[in-house]
Amino acid sequence: MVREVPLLQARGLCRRYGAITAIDGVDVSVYRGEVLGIVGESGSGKSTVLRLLNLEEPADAGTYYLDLPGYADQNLFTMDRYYRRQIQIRHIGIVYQNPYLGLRMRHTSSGNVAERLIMAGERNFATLRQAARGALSASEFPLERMDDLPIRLSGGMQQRVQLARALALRPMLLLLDEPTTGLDVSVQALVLDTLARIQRELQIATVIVSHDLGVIRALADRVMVMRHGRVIEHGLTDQILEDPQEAYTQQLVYAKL
Ligand SMILES: Nc1ncnc2c1ncn2[C@@H]1O[C@H](COP(=O)(O)OP(=O)(O)OP(=O)(O)O)[C@@H](O)[C@H]1O
Repeated sequence: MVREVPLLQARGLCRRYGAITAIDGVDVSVYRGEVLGIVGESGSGKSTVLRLLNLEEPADAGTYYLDLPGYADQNLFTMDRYYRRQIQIRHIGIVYQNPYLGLRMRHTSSGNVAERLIMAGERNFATLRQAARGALSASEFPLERMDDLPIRLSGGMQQRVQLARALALRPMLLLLDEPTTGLDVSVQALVLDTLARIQRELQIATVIVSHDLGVIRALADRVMVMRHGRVIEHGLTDQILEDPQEAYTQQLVYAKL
């Protein structure tokens, strides 16, 4: 029997900041086309997991494999910095809660998207412009605003620019860190619709961190519950949200009802 290999396989992730152990022995796997949700209280280590998966920071321990041609057998944490950067640019997209982390506020919105392609070596102005327009349109960004600075846009529009930038190079892995937190409920619903549609169309492997179980329910196939830097419960979204086993997860779920 042929078994599908997960796109992402990370084992035993650990990260310390001085005396603080942010995460300790976290395993993550995600298949192509699958959405993994990570929930947990503030400070439980959710964003740290995403930063490690985005190769933004080194892990203190653990292994990280992406099933990419030519790289499948390489632990990304021990790879040369140049190749790590190439993988980050070409194969991983990220959307942060805070648009200031994900966007350059002094570049136009189209420039923010084009920058991603420039990083990958594209130099032709017409191609860059066309690709930026395509990515912004796919993210349902109003194209008449594509030459505005992000600072002049609404929160929902800024998240759409981040999404377009993240997806401009058609990455294999999409990381979403509280992508709709702080948006109006109606805007949040529209951005979630866009995320769900793109996810379906591109069949991209996605990890979403959110404290909002409504967001997790709308997008995630599987859920990992984190507490004090460890995974305490893990399963299909319906199973975790309808029938949580751990007392902490029960608290998390019932507090939201
Ligand atoms: N750069 C850093 N320096 C020192 N401590 C950090 C740093 N980044 C994270 N931490 C600590 O690591 C722990 C986990 O933080 P992390 O941001 O991953 O949690 P989180 O679950 O994403 O929280 P939130 O939901 O509030 O964003 C916290 O105790 C946090 O203070």
